[in-house]
Amino acid sequence: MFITLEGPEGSGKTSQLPDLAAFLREDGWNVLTTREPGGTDIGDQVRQVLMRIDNTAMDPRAETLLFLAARAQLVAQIIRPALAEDRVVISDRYGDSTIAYQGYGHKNDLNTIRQMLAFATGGLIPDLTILMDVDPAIGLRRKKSEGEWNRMDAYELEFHRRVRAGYLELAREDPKRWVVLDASQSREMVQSALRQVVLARLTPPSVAHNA
Ligand SMILES: Nc1ncnc2c1ncn2[C@@H]1O[C@H](COP(=O)(O)OP(=O)(O)OP(=O)(O)O)[C@@H](O)[C@H]1O
Ligand SMILES: Cc1cn([C@H]2C[C@H](O)[C@@H](COP(=O)(O)O)O2)c(=O)[nH]c1=O
Repeated sequence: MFITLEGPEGSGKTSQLPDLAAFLREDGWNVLTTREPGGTDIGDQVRQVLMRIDNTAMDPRAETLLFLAARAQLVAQIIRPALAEDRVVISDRYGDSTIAYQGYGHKNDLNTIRQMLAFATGGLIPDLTILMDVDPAIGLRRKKSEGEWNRMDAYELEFHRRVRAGYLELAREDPKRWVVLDASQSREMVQSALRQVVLARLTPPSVAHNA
């Protein structure tokens, strides 16, 4: 089972994931968590280039290719081997981030982005994607108040609004894979919703019914 958390800046993906994983492990699931960009030594080096606040000269196409390079490494080195061992892999961001940010955000051709994404991942698509939806003005305020500010955060608010709209469009297009959560709620409410959504997908209805 391959699960991804997606969403605009500051929606709570990174801070919610450890508690979600701990809860699932206590329930007996063999969980591996990872994040993007990063999750491998090579990917973490690429992440530094992408996130450095003073790398303002980066061209959107170079940016796209760097995100995809980090992902290709992560899929080959970590995600595919873990899935082959029947582990539950949960990634803090994955390919839909590229469609939302580099596609909708930068207004690049979506078909081209999808083709490059398929090349980078060998066509690996998540089983479940949770969109932690929040107004980017709220999410960016959360991040700024904590002093967590990177090159991507610094794009104008309109960019981040296009990203959010892109995510909502992706979720509308594929309701079987996507679940949208309201991430403007309290941390506790968001965590509880995450647990419910993931457990419902992990536990087949017949097992849940007999338990
Ligand atoms: N529900 C919430 N209410 C208030 N603050 C929150 C909530 N969830 C997360 N935060 C705070 O918002 C900030 C960003 O959270 P976090 O890093 O988990 O978001 P994120 O979705 O991973 O962001 P990004 O993808 O931009 O890194 C953190 O300071 C976190 O403590
Ligand atoms: C994978 C991926 C990420 N991004 C953006 C989204 C965020 O602004 C940063 C990652 O920071 P986080 O704190 O780890 O969430 O990168 C992107 O634009 N495209 C991508 O494919």
